[in-house]
Amino acid sequence: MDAFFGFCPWYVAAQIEFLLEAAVMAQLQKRALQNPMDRYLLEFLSRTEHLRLSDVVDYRNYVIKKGPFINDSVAPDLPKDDRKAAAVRQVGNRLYLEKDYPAALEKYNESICWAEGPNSEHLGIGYANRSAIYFDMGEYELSLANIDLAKKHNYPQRLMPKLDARELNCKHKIEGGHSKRAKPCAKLDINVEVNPLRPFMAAGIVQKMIPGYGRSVVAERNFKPGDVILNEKAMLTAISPEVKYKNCNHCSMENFHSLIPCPKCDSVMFCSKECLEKGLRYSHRFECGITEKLHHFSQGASRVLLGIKAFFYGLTLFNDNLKDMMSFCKRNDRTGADPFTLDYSNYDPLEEFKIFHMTKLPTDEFKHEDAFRFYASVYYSIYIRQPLVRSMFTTKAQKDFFLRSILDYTRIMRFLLIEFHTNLTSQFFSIASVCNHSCDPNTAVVNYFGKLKLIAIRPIAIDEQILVSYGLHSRVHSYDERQVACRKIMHFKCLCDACDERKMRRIRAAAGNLPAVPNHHIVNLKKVYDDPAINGADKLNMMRQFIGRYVYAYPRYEYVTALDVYRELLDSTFKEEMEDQLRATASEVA
Ligand SMILES: C[S@@+](CC[C@H](N)C(=O)[O-])C[C@H]1O[C@@H](n2cnc3c(N)ncnc32)[C@H](O)[C@@H]1O
Repeated sequence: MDAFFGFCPWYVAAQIEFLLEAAVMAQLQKRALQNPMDRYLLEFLSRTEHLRLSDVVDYRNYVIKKGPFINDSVAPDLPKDDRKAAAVRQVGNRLYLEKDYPAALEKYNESICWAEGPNSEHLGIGYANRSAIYFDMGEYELSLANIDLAKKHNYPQRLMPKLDARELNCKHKIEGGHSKRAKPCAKLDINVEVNPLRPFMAAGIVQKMIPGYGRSVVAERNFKPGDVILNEKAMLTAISPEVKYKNCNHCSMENFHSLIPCPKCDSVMFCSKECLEKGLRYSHRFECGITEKLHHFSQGASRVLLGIKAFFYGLTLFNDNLKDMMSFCKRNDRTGADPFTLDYSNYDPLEEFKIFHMTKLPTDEFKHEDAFRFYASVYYSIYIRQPLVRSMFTTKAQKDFFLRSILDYTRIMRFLLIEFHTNLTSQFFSIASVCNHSCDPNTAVVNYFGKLKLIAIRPIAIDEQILVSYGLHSRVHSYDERQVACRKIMHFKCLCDACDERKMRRIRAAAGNLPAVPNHHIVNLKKVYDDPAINGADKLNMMRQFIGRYVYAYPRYEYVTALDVYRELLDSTFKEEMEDQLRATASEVA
């Protein structure tokens, strides 16, 4: 159970309720030894009994006077440095010789970040070294893209013949059909009629209010297993500092580690020029120069960072007009909102942001607010020293608005995230975030760094809720585990059918009388599934047919086991589809 939650700030927040329980306290202290955010929180809580649940402004004033002081002596933001680039690359070279490719790529990325400016040969050598790894991995499109980057960034002439030879080899490999792209790749495209205003989702799904659940996604038509209902791109994403040399700071994509650095600092990277431009515009310009201080405080905290990013994203969409943003927010606090009313065919990100801002939170949310107020105060104290931020927030009203917005958006993000057990990258989806949780949902969610698809895995009838699992599943977690996690971490009592003991007893009893799935079909399914010669699209098709044909057998053991396999297959199919897209993009760039 504990490993499942890992370093989850919400978990820490929930634990505060038990501060007096020695065992839990000891556990928290043990974790806090490794995680600065937890350590600072524990220290703060032990000193500030008098502040408990007072206004966030009191928390902020306390933090500014008494710390934690996260300054240059704790986490310096150092200038780019060619010597450092060379030293880190040497570490990468050792890892490369040991064939630890992911670790070597991360070190090359760090080296690339340290390289001084676009004309430093260390930049070119870093890209070239990455291209060698991609060649060894059989990722020829990525190798070519990195050779191109090396040539554009002052790769030394004396080494050029080696790079030219690798370029030629890559081209030969691709022409000879050895590219991973040569293998057919299954796609999870939307396979039902789409909504003309929201072409990334099926027609016939709407938002409705359901007592106990609040906003809910409801079907206005029947869906069958295998129907792809939603194909959504995240409005915002955030990454934890642990993956700063691995994932794009703007869209969170891993992109096989093929990233480019921020031109000014050595702390963040982006997966493309487009993401670099957007990342700088929407968030990084507010943190460039203080990133290491933010990182020092933010390990495992991508969700908290997502809330803060939301504020700067909104401010940018208001064209940096703080007055306009303040007056909009004042007029529209918690008024409730329906993202299903947005016209995405004429996409206006400001309208989408406004809907996000208006999210109505249940009144009993955030009983455990100490941690949130503390986090908001510490982030405020770091950001307010950044020159651009300092110049924008000068009056008391503006500063308080900034502080309260960080707190508000952190709360909203906590409420709206539909998965709660990963901390290294977090994504916010306007539409999918309206889906409620079930421990035995009628859809499967596949999510690949900010791209999400929702696929029906059971028949969904008109007026039925479209439900997803936030990470708890009755096939994996016991009833008690689910109840505790829902209450303590997600802060709601789960109303799903799988948590209704009486209903489940009835369903299980009825399952005994259902006709079994014929054994020869199960044997055949397994044979096809295990056959490496059969391609992914055919396997997916066969699974989809099987799930649809024997739908009557739910929840018999053999059928729900097949559903587990189907979910796994959807996951791996989506990963392959996305990786294929990344290779295609790399080959366009090269
Ligand atoms: C990601 S939001 C889903 C949309 C939300 N219903 C709304 O009104 O915006 C998660 C919140 O929905 C509610 N919720 C989701 N699944 C639930 C469930 N199985 N039982 C009760 N409430 C649930 C809880 O309030 C939870 O904090």
